[in-house]
Amino acid sequence: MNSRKSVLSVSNLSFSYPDRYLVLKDLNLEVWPGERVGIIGPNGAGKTTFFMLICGVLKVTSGEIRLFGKPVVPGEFRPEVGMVFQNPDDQLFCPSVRDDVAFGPENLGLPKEEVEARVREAFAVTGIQELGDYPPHHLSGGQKRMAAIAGVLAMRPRLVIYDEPTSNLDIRYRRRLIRFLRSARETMLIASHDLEFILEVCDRVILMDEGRIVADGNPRVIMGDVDLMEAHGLERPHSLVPHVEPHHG
Ligand SMILES: Nc1ncnc2c1ncn2[C@@H]1O[C@H](COP(=O)(O)OP(=O)(O)OP(=O)(O)O)[C@@H](O)[C@H]1O
Repeated sequence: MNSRKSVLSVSNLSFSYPDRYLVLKDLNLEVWPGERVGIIGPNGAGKTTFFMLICGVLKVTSGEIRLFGKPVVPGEFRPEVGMVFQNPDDQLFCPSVRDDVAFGPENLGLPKEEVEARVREAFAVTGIQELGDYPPHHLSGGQKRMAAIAGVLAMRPRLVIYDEPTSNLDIRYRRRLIRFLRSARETMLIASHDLEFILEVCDRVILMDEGRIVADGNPRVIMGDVDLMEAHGLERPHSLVPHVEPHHG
């Protein structure tokens, strides 16, 4: 029995969109402080739907989700949880990057100096100090991703949810994101099809398929299991293929 307080507690969660079959089926899950949990699975497994339920955007059909011990109520704002969307354009809508990053803290009604301090801090950790005056639509894909992350971090969330954070990133920005996530202190849930990325960042992985959790545990063990991965439409990451010594003879 773990005596620490769980960040996320999901019990018997099922969900269907109106008039549709069940998209999530009886999920059970505990996430603990500081964990970096990768969520992998084929297209349509239910990853994004799961995130929308955690954030209270969708309402559970049955079961319960608790965040920091308190049930998620649809529509209720929980500043301790931040979500970085798959498409940064869904998140950036102000005339400048600075305004975008300040938007959340301003809406919390924080004093001006506190808003400025949070913006400075979010810029510093994401390394986008020089982009404050830019209009977001002038940024590259990688810069937009970091700006969207800065906007979420300015809320000082304790759980951050990332949906496909490496999509549209070039190698340099992908590397920068890996470094950033490995050094970040918040608890994280990260859905991605980029399995090498998950392997580098996460200390735990959850494999979902057809709305169920089919495996939950050590990333190298789960992703290194060829039969398991292939049974769920995935491939073992290349870096986990056993290295065969050349035969000299
Ligand atoms: N708004 C919606 N209305 C009805 N069905 C939906 C809606 N959004 C998603 N679905 C269905 O729910 C299922 C799960 O979709 P979801 O987007 O959660 O999967 P995912 O694991 O995030 O997939 P991907 O890896 O492609 O992003 C799919 O069958 C999808 O068609």
